[in-house]
Amino acid sequence: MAMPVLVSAETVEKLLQYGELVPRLEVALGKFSSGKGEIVQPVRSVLAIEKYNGYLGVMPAYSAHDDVLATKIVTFYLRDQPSSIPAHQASVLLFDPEHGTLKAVMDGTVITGKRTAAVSAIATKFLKPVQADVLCILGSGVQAVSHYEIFTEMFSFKEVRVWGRTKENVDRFARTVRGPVRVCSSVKEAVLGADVIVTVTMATEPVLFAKWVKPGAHINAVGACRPDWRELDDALMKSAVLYVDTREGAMKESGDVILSGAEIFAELGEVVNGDKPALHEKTTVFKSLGMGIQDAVAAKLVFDSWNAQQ
Ligand SMILES: NC(=O)c1ccc[n+]([C@@H]2O[C@H](COP(=O)([O-])OP(=O)(O)OC[C@H]3O[C@@H](n4cnc5c(N)ncnc54)[C@H](O)[C@@H]3O)[C@@H](O)[C@H]2O)c1
Ligand SMILES: O=C(O)[C@@H]1CCCCN1
Repeated sequence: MAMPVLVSAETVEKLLQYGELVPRLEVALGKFSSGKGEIVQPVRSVLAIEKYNGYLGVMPAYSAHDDVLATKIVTFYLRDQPSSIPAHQASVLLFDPEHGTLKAVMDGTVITGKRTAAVSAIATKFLKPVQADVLCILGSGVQAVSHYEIFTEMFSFKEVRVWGRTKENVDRFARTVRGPVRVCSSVKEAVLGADVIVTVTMATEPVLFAKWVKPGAHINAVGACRPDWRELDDALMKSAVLYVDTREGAMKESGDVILSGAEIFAELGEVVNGDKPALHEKTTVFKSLGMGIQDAVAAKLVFDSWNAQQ
C-alpha cells in the first residue's frame, strides 16, 4: 500500500493558480446549487475548544463531477494578542474516490486563503456595480492578502483601501501586498464611497454599518462564521440583497444571517446556473462561510499538478 504524498504549503502556494482555480470553483458552486446530487457536502462539524477560545472544523466533500473526495480539517482560534501562529491552520486529506485510499495529506492553510478569495471574486464578478472603482478591505490578515491578490488581478480598481484594528497587522499587510494600497485610520474612512467591500476580520460584533455603505455597493462578508458572531449590522443585512455560498451553512453558522433575520435571496451557485438573477444594481451582500467542496476542488488541482511533475 503506497504511503500518501505529503504536500507542503510552499508546494501548494506554487501549484495552486487562480487562473485554474476560479473556473473550477465556479462550476462546482453551480453543481452544488443545482441539487442534482453530483456534489455531496454535509454542513461541517465544528467542535468548540472553549478553554482556549478555539474551534476545530471537519469539512468532507465528494464531487462526482470532479471525481474528487476530500476532507479539510481546520482549526481557528480567537486571539486577544498578536501571535506568530496563524488564526487558521488546516490540512486537506485527499482520497481516491474509487477505492477510498488516502492519496495525499496537504497543507490546507494556503488552500483556504486562495479558495476563499477566489469565491469572493466569483461573487464580485456577478454582483459588483457596473462602475466599480474603489475596493475597501476591512481586516489585514491572511484573507485580506489573498483577497487583495485576486481582486487586483481580476478587476481594475482605481483605488484599494484597507483598514485594520491592529497597526502592526496593517503595516505588515501594506508591506506584503504587491501594489498600491491606502491605509485608512477608520472603518468609516475606508468604506465611504467604496464600490466593493470585503470584510475579513475576526470580529464578533459588527464593524460594517449600513450608514456608511454607498447604495449599490457589493459586500463580500467573509468573517463571522459562528452563530453568535457578527461583522455587519442589522440595517445592512436587512436592506441588502443577500446571497450566500450555502443556505444550510449560513442558517447554521452565520450570526449575521441568523441574528439579523435577513432573508436569503439566493446561493451564489444559483446565480452561476442562471436560476437566480444577479441584482448588481442593488446593494448586495455575499455571506461566505466556506465549503468543503471548495477545498476538495483546490486540493485536486494541486495534486494533479504535482503528479504531472513526477
Ligand atoms: N468564508 C470562508 O470561507 C472563510 C475562510 C477562512 C477564514 N474565514 C474568516 O475570515 C476572517 C479572517 O480570516 P484570516 O485568516 O484573515 O484571519 P487573520 O487572523 O489572519 O486576520 C484577522 C484580521 O482581523 C482583525 N481582527 C481581529 N479581531 C478583530 C475585531 N474584534 N475587530 C476588528 N478586526 C479584528 C485582525 O487584526 C486581523 O487583521 C475570519 O473571521 C475567518 O474565520 C472565512
Ligand atoms: O471554510 C473555511 O475554511 C473557514 C474555516 C474557519 C471558519 C470559517 N470558514
